[in-house]
Amino acid sequence: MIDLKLLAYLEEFISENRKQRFNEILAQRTNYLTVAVEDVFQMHNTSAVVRSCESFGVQTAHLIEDRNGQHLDEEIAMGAQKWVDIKRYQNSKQVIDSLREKGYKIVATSPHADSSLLQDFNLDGKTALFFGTEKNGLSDYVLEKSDAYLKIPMVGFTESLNISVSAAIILQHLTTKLKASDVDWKLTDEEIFERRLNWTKKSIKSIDDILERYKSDN
Ligand SMILES: C[S@@+](CC[C@H](N)C(=O)[O-])C[C@H]1O[C@@H](n2cnc3c(N)ncnc32)[C@H](O)[C@@H]1O
Repeated sequence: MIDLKLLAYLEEFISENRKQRFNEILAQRTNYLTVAVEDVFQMHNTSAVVRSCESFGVQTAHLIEDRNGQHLDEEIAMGAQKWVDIKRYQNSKQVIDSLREKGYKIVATSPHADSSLLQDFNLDGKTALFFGTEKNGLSDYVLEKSDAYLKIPMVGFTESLNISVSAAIILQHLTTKLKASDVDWKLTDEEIFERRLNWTKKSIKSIDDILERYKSDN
């Protein structure tokens, strides 16, 4: 349950421009498309994928951190992680089970598999796009569990694109396609209120003091 009274109280501490910007951006956010990144070795690649999610309006990124055991909290740069919901998992089974439960179709992105080409790919249901490691791509587990395979067509000598470049191309294409469709892709009212509260808190410097004051007054 969203505390609307708290939200109204905190919004007094941010500018009208800021509030309006939050609303404009939230009106473009989606969880219809979501992204999962499996065991990426280089932090800057994960960081760039999260940045693309933020830039193209994909609200949630799922980071699987098992084989490499990396903790990305402080390593994801550029500030994008502040505005995207980042969920962490220890292995790919956890994320696939959780996404399936929420009704997502699992889609492996791969330069090799016998995949649908990006331009032919149909968004027929909530879709989770999986991206793999720099050297080996997605694990056999994710490839076996996937419902569909997606490929950016390439015509050069190079075997594959960088993961973050792939994510940017795919997200730009699919978010444009989604927004031109009849699908109800927007966040729910509850999701929007939650983000407004969360983003407002993150925008107030002395938030802890303000929350203390609110608690003692209410
Ligand atoms: C550097 S590639 C990995 C290459 C790896 N040798 C392989 O066999 O997949 C890293 C990730 O970027 C994505 N990717 C790279 N090129 C792609 C393409 N042409 N189409 C779709 N995804 C691609 C995939 O998610 C891939 O797992």
